[in-house]
Amino acid sequence: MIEIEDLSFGFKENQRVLDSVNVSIDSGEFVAVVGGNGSGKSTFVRHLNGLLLPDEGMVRVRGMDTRTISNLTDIRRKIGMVFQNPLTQFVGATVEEDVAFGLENLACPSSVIRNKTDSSLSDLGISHLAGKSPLELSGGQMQLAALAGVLVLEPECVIFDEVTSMLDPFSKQQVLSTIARLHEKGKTIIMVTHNLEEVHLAERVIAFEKGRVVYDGKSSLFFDSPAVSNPGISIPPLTELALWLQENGLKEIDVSNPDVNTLEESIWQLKSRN
Ligand SMILES: Nc1ncnc2c1ncn2[C@@H]1O[C@H](COP(=O)(O)OP(=O)(O)OP(=O)(O)O)[C@@H](O)[C@H]1O
Repeated sequence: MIEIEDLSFGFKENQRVLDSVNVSIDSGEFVAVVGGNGSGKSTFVRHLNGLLLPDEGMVRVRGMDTRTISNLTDIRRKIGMVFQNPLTQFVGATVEEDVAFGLENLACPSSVIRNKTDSSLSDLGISHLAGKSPLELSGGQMQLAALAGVLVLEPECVIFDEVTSMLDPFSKQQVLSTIARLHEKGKTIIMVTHNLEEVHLAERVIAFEKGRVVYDGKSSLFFDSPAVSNPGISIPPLTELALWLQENGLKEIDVSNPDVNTLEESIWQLKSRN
């Protein structure tokens, strides 16, 4: 669905924020994009819907080159994006008006706008917020309202750029389960995250360091790869414990998605063996 060939980019001359990136993403994939601060993650995903254009190389979405300006409307309908701070995304005075805005821009008939707006809000369980100002919402509600505005346009792929980083644990869980549900329904998901505990939700991980891809593969193998020793990639504590147990004799332990109960059982198992 998305092909990135030899993509290089800098905000200034002689700067390489992205350096010869080659990646291809298929329809229906769930990809986590990770890396330290300033490694190029946001710059990378902003290339996927033409918010930034390559200095060298190319990005194609369903065969459409992002450098061809006339392709951009179609590309942005195929790839929606939700940002860390949703306030930058709202244009309507109420949630409902905001969600309807994209459809109005496409000159849809008002009955279609009404139906699609209602179902986008109800799919995300936020119909009760329709009449509220986006400024009155909690962090999690804001993310879901911004997502409703993206999903109403029925994109094939949704990019989430660090959307959970400012949320409390409950809202974080709510947003993550919504993302997982979208993936189950067949959407292509690209999720930039600092939180490596979220990596197990994805099937594939792309890790960046200094604008280069240092890992591109299964999420289940990521924590065993040399990429995790890169600066800026910190292993979650439970994964670190799982890796330690694995190194100390429990070869069968699943390090990709460890939970407290399984780890406790594994510790007892190891104790009884020694
Ligand atoms: N608009 C901009 N103008 C100039 N430099 C920028 C701009 N946006 C990002 N940069 C620089 O590009 C580099 C990569 O930034 P980017 O936001 O892509 O990194 P990131 O991996 O997403 O980081 P973080 O995890 O901190 O959000 C950084 O050095 C950053 O300072």
